[in-house]
Amino acid sequence: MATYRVLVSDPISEIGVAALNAHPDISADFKTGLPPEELISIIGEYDALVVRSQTKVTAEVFAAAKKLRAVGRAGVGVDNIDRAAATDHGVIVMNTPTGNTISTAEHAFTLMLSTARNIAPAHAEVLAGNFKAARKAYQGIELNGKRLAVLGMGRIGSEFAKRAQAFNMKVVAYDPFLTQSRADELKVELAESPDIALNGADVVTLHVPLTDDTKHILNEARLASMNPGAIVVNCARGGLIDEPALKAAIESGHIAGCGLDVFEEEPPPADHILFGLNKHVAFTPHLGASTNEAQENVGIQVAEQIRDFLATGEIRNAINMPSLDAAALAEVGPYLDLAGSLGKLLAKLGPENPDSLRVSYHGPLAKKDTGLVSRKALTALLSARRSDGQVNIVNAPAVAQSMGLDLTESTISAQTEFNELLVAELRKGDQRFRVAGTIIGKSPRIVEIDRLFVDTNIKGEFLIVKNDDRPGIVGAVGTLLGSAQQNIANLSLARNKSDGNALTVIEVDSPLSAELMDSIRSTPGVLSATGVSL
Ligand SMILES: NC(=O)c1ccc[n+]([C@@H]2O[C@H](COP(=O)([O-])OP(=O)(O)OC[C@H]3O[C@@H](n4cnc5c(N)ncnc54)[C@H](O)[C@@H]3O)[C@@H](O)[C@H]2O)c1
Ligand SMILES: O=C(O)[C@H](O)COP(=O)(O)O
Repeated sequence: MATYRVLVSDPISEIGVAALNAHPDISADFKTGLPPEELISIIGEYDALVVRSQTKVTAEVFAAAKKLRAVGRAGVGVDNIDRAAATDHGVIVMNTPTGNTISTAEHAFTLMLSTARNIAPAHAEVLAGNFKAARKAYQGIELNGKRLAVLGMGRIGSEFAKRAQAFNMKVVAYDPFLTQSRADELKVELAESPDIALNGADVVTLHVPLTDDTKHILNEARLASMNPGAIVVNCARGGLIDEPALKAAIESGHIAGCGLDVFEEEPPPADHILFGLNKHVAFTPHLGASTNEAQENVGIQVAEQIRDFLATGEIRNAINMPSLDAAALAEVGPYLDLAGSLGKLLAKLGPENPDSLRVSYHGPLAKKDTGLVSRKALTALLSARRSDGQVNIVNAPAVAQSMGLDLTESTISAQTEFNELLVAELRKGDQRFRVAGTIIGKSPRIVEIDRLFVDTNIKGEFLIVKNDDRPGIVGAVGTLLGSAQQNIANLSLARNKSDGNALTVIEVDSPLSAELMDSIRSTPGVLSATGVSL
């Protein structure tokens, strides 16, 4: 029986499914076209789900997905996945951002050419025997020298722009993340707003994700600001265009035509408002990524990402948490374990209801990819303090936020007494409580508790005693442990000369009973005693 079950609910390449099944601990079921209620009824059996754009992974699906740890999207757009619900349920969402870039850029470009030269309607007329009439009806436009507006200058938008430049088009781009230097490198004019990009454009092509901000980004006013006879191309998402406004603009003759691969509702109804236009249009059924090459790329990529995540914890192309590839995992893996132990220690020893958890990285560690290390400390802290078992590394920041706990991070390049140091500190008002650790050789060690130097393992059962710094107390505690048949595996002592207190960290072989803890706490000179399982 395989350890992990993966459901593939949209068609992905056979090589991808085979890559999943080739792993001895994974078994993949290929069930496409599931009605929503059937998906909900079976999703509870699966550890991971692989989709393309047609499966809707809704909040109801996540609520029923008790074992689910990851959703892999074989493609780019994740608007069919309820990302907030995924994060709330602690499920990682990954996509495969690069596998279909070229295919989609080529498809969008094809739609632009088809629309400019009326390929689709002219083809239909030829088949219908109207050769001569079609020669008169379908006079097209040249693209040479025309002004092209690209909304969304990411991977696909940039590839489209390169091809347009080969056709001698003048490219203007709007993308809130496009810098002037990148625009210069791509040899495109940078527009400060979609309005500026579209004003006077002869062609617009859309390459932005569908979000609340981009819905209907191409609206009536922006269509009206384009040059008469302009063309609209959309190979991103249907919801980016106000379809009734586009219909009106084409009917008025202001917009010459459109090439669309995507529709606001998919599949579109047979009487879709744009289908009745007897104009210069080209429609395809969301085929942008449907090439042999793209499907092989994204199928293999998603399968490998899901396989590696389930088998090793490696995270690539996650969209709801920081990624950690194999090289980074090897480098910071021991710090992830250390952070987990520091978080648990803070949960036991630090103040209740803290305002913030501050994680700082010292020395060369400050330059490493530590995005997940702080999350690990936070997850361990919250999991130890909450009994509902609902906190994990994906949803920990959201849970912390809902509790009013801030996570802050700092990097300090200067070295401490240790080459590298990881410090986790709970803050509540003026109160501070910090613990720290480092890697010695290849072993993570806890080296500081409440500003006192100690040296202990990061895993095991511990007794942490704060006591008056005078002779006999550690001995008395040791005697109590011995009479309870508790073997001492390791002992670390630290003293604070300024307040006359000492800290004793004793590693024992098994958890300490409540009776033994009571006896230790009532030993004269013991100020506090805490049993901790790390
Ligand atoms: N038709 C298809 O089969 C098909 C295939 C692949 C991708 N897509 C769609 O294409 C979109 C783009 O894919 P990509 O690989 O280029 O993604 P990408 O992330 O590389 O690029 C998207 C770009 O949009 C920009 N952006 C975000 N919000 C914006 C806004 N409000 N205005 C302007 N730009 C904005 C981003 O900064 C980014 O540069 C995807 O989100 C997906 O929906 C469709
Ligand atoms: O966002 C994407 O990658 C495309 O829309 C492709 O969607 P598909 O995998 O359903 O073809």
